[in-house]
Amino acid sequence: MQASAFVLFGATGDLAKRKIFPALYNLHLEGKLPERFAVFALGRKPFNDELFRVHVAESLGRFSRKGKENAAAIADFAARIQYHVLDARDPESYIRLKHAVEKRETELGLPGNRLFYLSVAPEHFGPIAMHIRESGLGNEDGRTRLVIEKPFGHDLASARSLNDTLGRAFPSDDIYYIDHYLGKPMVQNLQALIASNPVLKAVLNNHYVANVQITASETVGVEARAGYYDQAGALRDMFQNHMLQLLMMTARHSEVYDKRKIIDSVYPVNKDEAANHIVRGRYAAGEIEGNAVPGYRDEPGVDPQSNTDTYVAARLQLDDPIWRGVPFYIRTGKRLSEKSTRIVFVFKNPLESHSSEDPVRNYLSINIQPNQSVDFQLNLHGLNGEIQPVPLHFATDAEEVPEAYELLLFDALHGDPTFFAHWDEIELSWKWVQPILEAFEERIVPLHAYPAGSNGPLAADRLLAEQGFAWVEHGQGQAVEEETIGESLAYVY
Ligand SMILES: NC(=O)C1=CN([C@@H]2O[C@H](COP(=O)(O)OP(=O)(O)OC[C@H]3O[C@@H](n4cnc5c(N)ncnc54)[C@H](OP(=O)(O)O)[C@@H]3O)[C@@H](O)[C@H]2O)C=CC1
Ligand SMILES: O=C1O[C@H](COP(=O)(O)O)[C@@H](O)[C@H](O)[C@H]1O
Repeated sequence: MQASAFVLFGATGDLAKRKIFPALYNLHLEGKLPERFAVFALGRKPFNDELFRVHVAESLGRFSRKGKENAAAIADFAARIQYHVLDARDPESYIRLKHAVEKRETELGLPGNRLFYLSVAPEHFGPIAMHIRESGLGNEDGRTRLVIEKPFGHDLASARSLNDTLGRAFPSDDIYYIDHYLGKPMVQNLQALIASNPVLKAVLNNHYVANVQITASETVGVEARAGYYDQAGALRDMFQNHMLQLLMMTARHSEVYDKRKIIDSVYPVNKDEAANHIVRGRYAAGEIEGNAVPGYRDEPGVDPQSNTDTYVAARLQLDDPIWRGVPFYIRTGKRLSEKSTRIVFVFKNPLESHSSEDPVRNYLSINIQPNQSVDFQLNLHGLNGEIQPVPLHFATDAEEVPEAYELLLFDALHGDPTFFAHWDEIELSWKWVQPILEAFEERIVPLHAYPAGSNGPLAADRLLAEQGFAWVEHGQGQAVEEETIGESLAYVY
């Protein structure tokens, strides 16, 4: 790998602490960073190098996947980091930073390759990119790249405007949009898994598959991110990016491998018909792992009158030769019964029964997290002649699974954009989501409440039951009853 400088805006923030530094440290431990490598950590907080290295060491002790107690390795890694106070809005700061970077590059004999990672709030993305360009920090000598964190815009128009701004500062090929779900090893291996198993390749199509279910459920609530989340909601926070990327990764196949073509093939849902295809929810008070937790509106920092969604389920159809006629059900939400991300292919019922009362008998579940595994549920005939579902479970050694950020940072340093979100996909995703956003804003789609610890609103079960299907659940979730409150909002407890 080429020697380079890694310039991290937002180095004092939550993401840097929990993900970025641990990922870099694990690459360091595995000898996957260049021999000559300098990290410039930037923030407004008044750290110096020494204090910041202590801060990083503490973060690694808490969040690193391995080497938590390896003091020598931590010290070795921390020595590669310099901290610089920088206010992203101050053009002079960039000139000072440029001089510091050049000085260090000369000391280490670095050729001027610079990777700029923006782990800051989105309002800073455009201005920072422009300051990098105008200050000369994005130099012409080496290879420069810009990695940006989500959210990429708040809607279609703002995403386009952000992309235009970034495009004025960096060539589009050098802009890497991180979607960390694309860094999850099982997601990266999905197509290889299918391609290397002819038995799977043969049946994953509309001849045999009745429906596909993509779930990303979380037990955590809004945590300390209310300021951001209350403006975003589940549709922007998870659905527009991670969930639609999972859809693209799942539905691509040997004839149509280009993810852009997959997202482009999804039939649009108009604002006025959104309520027929989309379910919107918000968690109410409930219990998670035996502990009482508040409802979303009572979370610190959330507007008590908030109408933000914490759950979205959707039914999508693709105009694609392999998947035409197969509904894709996608759901994501916070404060649900379990942490689980999985893709389930439910096979057609050989008995031709379409009753949702029937148990799902034959499915393939590709489990992305918390543990990578594959479940295959088959039908066996018992001695009494009844069909019994028999699960087969295949799992890998969880300790050996790298974190998404390790794989993505390694690729970005190598200049490999394969597992990054590409602008065309982001734009097409926003295009699909835009009418839904408007339907949410105009309250055309009702906001259902679900108790924390449940499997989400009952309306999401009805979305499948309408077509004779049911979600494949792993967790138990609490039972819920239905009632309606308010004029325009249907709440389900
Ligand atoms: N945290 C997470 O789990 C995830 C975060 N993201 C995205 O990552 C990005 C960072 O998130 P997160 O770490 O949680 O945010 P935090 O609020 O924890 O950190 C923000 C960082 O930005 C810095 N910052 C703020 N204003 C300025 C400024 N004017 N000049 C220079 N630096 C500034 C802060 O530095 P200081 O305090 O020193 O001023 C801090 O380092 C966001 O875009 C977020 O959407 C994406 C996925 C998950
Ligand atoms: O991007 C985000 O992802 C996390 C969930 O990530 P995971 O890797 O733990 O599944 C989510 O909690 C957060 O709200 C969202 O911004």
